[in-house]
Amino acid sequence: NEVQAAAETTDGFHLVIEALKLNGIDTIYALPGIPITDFLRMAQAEGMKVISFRHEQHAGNAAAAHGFLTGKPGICFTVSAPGFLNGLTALANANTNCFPMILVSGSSEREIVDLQQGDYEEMDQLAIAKPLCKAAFRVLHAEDIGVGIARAIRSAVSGRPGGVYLDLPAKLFAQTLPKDVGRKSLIEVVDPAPKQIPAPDAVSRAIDLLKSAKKPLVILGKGAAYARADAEIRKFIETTGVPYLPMSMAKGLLPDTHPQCASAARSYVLAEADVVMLVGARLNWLLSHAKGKTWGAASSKETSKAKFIQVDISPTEADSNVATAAPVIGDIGSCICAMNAAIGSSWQKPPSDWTGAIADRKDKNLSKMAENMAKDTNPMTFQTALSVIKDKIKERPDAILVNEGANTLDFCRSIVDMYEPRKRIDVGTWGIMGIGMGYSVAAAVATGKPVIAVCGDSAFGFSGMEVETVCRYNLPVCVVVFNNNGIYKGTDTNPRGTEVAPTVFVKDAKYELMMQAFGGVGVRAASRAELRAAIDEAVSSGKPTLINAIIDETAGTESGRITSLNPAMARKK
Ligand SMILES: Cc1ncc(Cn2c(C)c(CCOP(=O)(O)OP(=O)(O)O)sc2=O)c(N)n1
Ligand SMILES: Nc1ncnc2c1ncn2[C@@H]1O[C@H](COP(=O)(O)OP(=O)(O)O)[C@@H](O)[C@H]1O
Ligand SMILES: [Mg+2]
Repeated sequence: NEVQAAAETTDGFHLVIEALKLNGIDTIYALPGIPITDFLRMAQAEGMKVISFRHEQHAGNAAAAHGFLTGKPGICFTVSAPGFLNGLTALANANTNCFPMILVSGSSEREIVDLQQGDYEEMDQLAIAKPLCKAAFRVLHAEDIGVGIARAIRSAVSGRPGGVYLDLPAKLFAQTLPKDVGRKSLIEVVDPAPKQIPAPDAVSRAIDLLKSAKKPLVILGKGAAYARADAEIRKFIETTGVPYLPMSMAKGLLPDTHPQCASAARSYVLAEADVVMLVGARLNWLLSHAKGKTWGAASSKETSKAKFIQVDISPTEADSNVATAAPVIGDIGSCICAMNAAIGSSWQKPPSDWTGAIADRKDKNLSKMAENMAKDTNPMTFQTALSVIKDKIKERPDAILVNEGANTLDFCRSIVDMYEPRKRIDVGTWGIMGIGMGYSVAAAVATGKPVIAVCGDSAFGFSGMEVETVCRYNLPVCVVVFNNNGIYKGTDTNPRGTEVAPTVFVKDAKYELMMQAFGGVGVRAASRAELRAAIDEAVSSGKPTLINAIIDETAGTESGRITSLNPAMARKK
């Protein structure tokens, strides 16, 4: 009586689905193929949202962005070996950014891999993934699926969030279990990201140090945005009156137009501050490792004279680059809440000569920037085009801005103000190109909000095929390709006169036709007015749109703000 037996049993496919649903996960980003195609069909049949991509790197990037935007681990499913490898870049990038994401890949059978007998897509995936992620697990028996999924979820979101790899050999999916045994094997993860309360003496040490400062500065990092402690952070900044610098993905925690925002005086405050409080921000290359001229030091090897407070969930982040005078270890919500409680009524706001000097520099820099943006040039400069994006985000602060490129990234970060938390997602700690479409799909799927993706033409090229994915799910994504005909600019030439220079593209490339090819709206915009009209139409229609924004090909700088990292430049120093 097979029918009855089948009714009484479950299988690996359904146990994975049930384990994910039991833990509140309703979305899977994937690319089908052996051994996961049937799994994806079943997941969809069981009511899960399954978003299928054209390359696994973008499915993985979508899962990572989903994790950052929701605080739940983003899930990416790939086939074995080549599919797994394509997903690895996204897994490693998620781990670098501290985004919670789980890469789940089908894999070959252990007994064949271990004997290297040449299985279909044979690879020791678990061993390869381990060094690139926070945790990695393999499940061999159906009764362990519940534990495997639970451990992957807890590893991804607890402590410092990160990327996790889960290896599911093909045979696992077809294994069967009695239904009740299967159900009992599943685990609903309790409190997956437990609060970690800071030690009271750590809090008072930090508050005392901040109180002693003549030129205090707070730096908010993407960890502060991820922590979802928005009200506590705003209260701390406004109660202490301390100027703050938001790193790119922390923009919008307080509106960039906030009087205490020091972004427009970044070089002044980094060079002058005497106490710097890092909140969910690492003193890595993005902050010049707290060394050199950026920090007012005489030489590139000399460290800043400032004293550092580090608010972070990772205890080993302290002292990573320079001495940490006051480590405050815990989740940012608990840390800032405790610091708010410790401020006390006798708090003195920072000296007005400090805040006044910052205000003067801000005004000067902002008016110079406004001048550049007001110019109506044809073709557009980065500033002209970005003034349109700036106005749009001001009108629609709920829209999510995705940003990648070099000049397209650097100018956008400083020109386009953000007003709400977690509304800007970009190339992150690695400065990786190619996040554009994956992040845009996840932003639209996870939030339902309009997405504006401002991508350099080179950066767009890494994930451009996914405009078909955007069209297939009819997502409210407006891609604005900053077309300056090349990487950094479009004017390089090959002195030998044979092939074109390695950094230039086809002249006057018609990117807009790519979106039209799949039923979306494609528009060419060569002026501010044309760009404004196109983006207004895109955001109000909610239709998949690609705007090919023609940018002056001479306007860019090699590698944008980080040109000094080029070896040849370093030799000239
Ligand atoms: C995966 C990957 N490959 C290559 C690079 C190197 N790179 C590359 C290739 C960039 C593209 C810059 O060109 P763009 O057209 O995207 O932007 P602009 O022309 O506006 O500067 S920015 C940058 O750092 C990278 N960061 N990441
Ligand atoms: N919930 C959290 N509570 C405390 N720290 C967190 C939390 N989430 C992430 N972090 C920390 O935030 C930091 C993020 O730093 P980083 O990625 O360098 O930010 P940015 O690039 O914006 O400066 C990491 O050190 C990470 O440990
Ligand atoms: Mg370019």
